[in-house]
Amino acid sequence: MTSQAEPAANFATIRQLFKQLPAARPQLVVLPEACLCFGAGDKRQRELAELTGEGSMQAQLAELARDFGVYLVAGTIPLIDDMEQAKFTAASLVFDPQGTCIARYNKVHLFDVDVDDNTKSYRESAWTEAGDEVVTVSTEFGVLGLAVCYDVRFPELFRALRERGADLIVLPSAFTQVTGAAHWHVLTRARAIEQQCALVAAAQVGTHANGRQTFGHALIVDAWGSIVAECEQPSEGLATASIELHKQQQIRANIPVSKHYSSRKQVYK
Ligand SMILES: O=C(O)CNC(=O)[C@H](CS)NC(=O)CCC(=O)C(=O)O
Repeated sequence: MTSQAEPAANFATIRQLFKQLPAARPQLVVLPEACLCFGAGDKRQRELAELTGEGSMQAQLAELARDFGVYLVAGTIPLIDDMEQAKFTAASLVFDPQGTCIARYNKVHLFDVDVDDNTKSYRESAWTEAGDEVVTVSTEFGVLGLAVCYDVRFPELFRALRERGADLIVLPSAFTQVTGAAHWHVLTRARAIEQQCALVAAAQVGTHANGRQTFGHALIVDAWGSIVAECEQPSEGLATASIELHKQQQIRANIPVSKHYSSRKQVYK
């Protein structure tokens, strides 16, 4: 997606894209980071921020999941736990096909980074409260592990997700054009290979309201590290693939990294 500043426009795009979804069910759909509000500034995001379980963004996301009968990972949206809070969390919500919210992950690693692009200085922690919890959730596909964007640079989180039983990892993202061109494919493939988990990495693409440029290349990587689907550049669209968990089990049996890690864990202490 090239998400716009206001949720209404983004919901219209999402509904349009959902019409192209494959008919097969169960189906898992992953939206990019900041899918409902991008490039509007931190003040606007704080205004839009909703209390957990309340508000129109969450209601419309639940309705989408229900209308299309899919599991929905709603990228990230700004959530707060009480109205007095100055900062919001970049929350990734998971809805089941009945529209029930079954998990919430708050982005743990915040993008306080200098990049040689037209934004120069990214200071996500100025308006975002970092998460402090590793989150997995059971679905008809197996266990989903949740991570967001900049988290992909921290393999420890992915190890923790695998240790908690993750079969599939989702990574809603908004990588910068500059860092994405250099690192995106390598990082996503590396995390999938290391943890032998399929990885669904949704992405923002193009130029946004505030002039920010995002890299795109939303992709799906299998547990062998092969890119099995990738969005065409530079337009909005879907990348879809079917996951064969028995192949993933075979990879894990053949190269038992998780077992080997457990047996040598003490080396890192
Ligand atoms: O700010 C918003 O509205 C939405 N959030 C983002 O775009 C976030 C925080 S600024 N972007 C990243 O984490 C980029 C990571 C990245 O590009 C890298 O790791 O190289």
